[in-house]
Amino acid sequence: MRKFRILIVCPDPQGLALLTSMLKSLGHLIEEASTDRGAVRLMERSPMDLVLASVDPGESEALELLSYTRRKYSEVPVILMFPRAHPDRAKEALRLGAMAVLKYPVPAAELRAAVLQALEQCQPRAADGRAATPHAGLSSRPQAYAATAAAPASSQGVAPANLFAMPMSFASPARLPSYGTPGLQSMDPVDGVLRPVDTPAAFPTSPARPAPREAELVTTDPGLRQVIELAATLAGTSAPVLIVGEPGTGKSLLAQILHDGGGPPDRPFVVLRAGDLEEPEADGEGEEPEPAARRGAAASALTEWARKLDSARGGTLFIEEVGALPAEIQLQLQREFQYRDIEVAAGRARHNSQPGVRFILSTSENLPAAVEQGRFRPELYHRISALSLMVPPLRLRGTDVELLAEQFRARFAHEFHKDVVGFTRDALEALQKHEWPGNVRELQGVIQRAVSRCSSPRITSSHLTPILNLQRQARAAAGTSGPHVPMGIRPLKEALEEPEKRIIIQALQAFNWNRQETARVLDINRTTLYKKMKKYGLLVDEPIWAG
Ligand SMILES: Nc1ncnc2c1ncn2[C@@H]1O[C@H](COP(=O)(O)OP(=O)(O)OP(=O)(O)O)[C@@H](O)[C@H]1O
Repeated sequence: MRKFRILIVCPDPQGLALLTSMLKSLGHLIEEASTDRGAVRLMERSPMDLVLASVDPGESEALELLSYTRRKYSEVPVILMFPRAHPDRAKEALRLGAMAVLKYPVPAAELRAAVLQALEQCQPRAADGRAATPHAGLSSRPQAYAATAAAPASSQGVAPANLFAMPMSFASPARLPSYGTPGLQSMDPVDGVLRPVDTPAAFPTSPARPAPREAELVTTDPGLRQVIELAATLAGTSAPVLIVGEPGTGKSLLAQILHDGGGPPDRPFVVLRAGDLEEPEADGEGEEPEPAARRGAAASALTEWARKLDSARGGTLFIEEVGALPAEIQLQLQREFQYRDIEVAAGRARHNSQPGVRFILSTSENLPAAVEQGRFRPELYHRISALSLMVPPLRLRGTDVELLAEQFRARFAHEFHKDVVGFTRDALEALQKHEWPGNVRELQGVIQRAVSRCSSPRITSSHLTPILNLQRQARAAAGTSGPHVPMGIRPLKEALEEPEKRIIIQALQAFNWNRQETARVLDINRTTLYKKMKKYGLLVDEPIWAG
């Protein structure tokens, strides 16, 4: 019989001794550790085949050993034991790849059955002690996403179903043929109820990943690849993550990666544009809004917040441009974090309460400056910025311009039914020279227009130069020039509409029709911009004035 090496981790010496004596009769080698640090040392010294750890689910670092083991030894199964029900933590543990979460203390026969079942999954070890054929586990995700640029879409991001990512309680009996010990229970992460492992639970039994979306985050840049890998690692956690980067760099796509990797594919992913909740501002004549209008707007912002929060339960709420959240909603968000802290501190199980929400936030503005200026709550900033991912601007991403230009060329050629097969060398040079202040969104818009105008097989610099020049001019105008006041006497309001419209168009063009960024540069809120665009008939998808 092959002897396996089992690591038992338990902070309580009596518990440790008891667990060891329960498993001794199996005839395997048992190593003991009373702390995570001790466990890591033992794992570094000799490879383990199974980790069995008793942890307090109320501790903030309860899952650290699990994360470490999954990251470093993805083939090693981990069974956790919780002395009390903690559905959120159990759910998180299963997402991170725990093989099972058991109630501690667990009867000897049941513990032995669980351990034998886990060991059955073990691969024979190679001479260096690593599993010869490691299971494709959660650790394969980072490569999957980072490989996006090189691999065709159909081969990306879809980790094969693997047993270690599948909680025992949800594995079908067919996949666990010898796991027949009646009465062995695993904690259901949804309701915290202990159920026999062979009882089908009301939860997806297949860990199938979603099909790759059309918009994948494509890059060859090593810095951005690292960010994507980190995002994939953080995907399994419920910690808030702040994504920082210039407009149009791909923050939304990164948010989607953080969401997708973290659980069943049908969880909600709800987007909230913070600017959409803005309070009313002074009108064109500088008059303050009526108190009634203020109260009405504040109330509708709160209602919208509650609605989004509710629809994101059990999934993710992605708050775009978090710096634009109205003060009242900042407070609400902070409270959400405080409630969570209180629950964790009290070790309270959310038996009958609603499922939690994972927050992902993005910003293109300098949030520390917003804190300094008193526009953003410092406590909230510290809370959301503990885990920050920085997305580099396109101009610093080396060959990404070429790679993305080619991808957009292919997409738009297909969409417009045009035989545009590539770029000439001078066209590529023109693309490389441009600064891309609007980042990937700007590049996408430029290539879209170039393809639509191109009547030759390749896009040349003569297709691109006018579009790029227009981008530059429009941006310069939006940034520097003031309104051109027309001559002639007319009612003031009417006379001011013309330059206002022109400035808005210029700014929209300069920022590739990104309303958030346009509103920011014009120093108005997004609602006001939206109203003005509507008034001037600018609410169209494709700018007819462009070039
Ligand atoms: N690396 C990329 N590969 C492919 N498409 C990309 C990439 N980065 C961005 N895009 C595309 O560029 C556009 C802008 O991306 P996205 O909305 O994610 O940026 P953002 O940083 O969230 O922008 P904003 O802050 O202005 O909301 C989208 O159409 C997106 O699909």
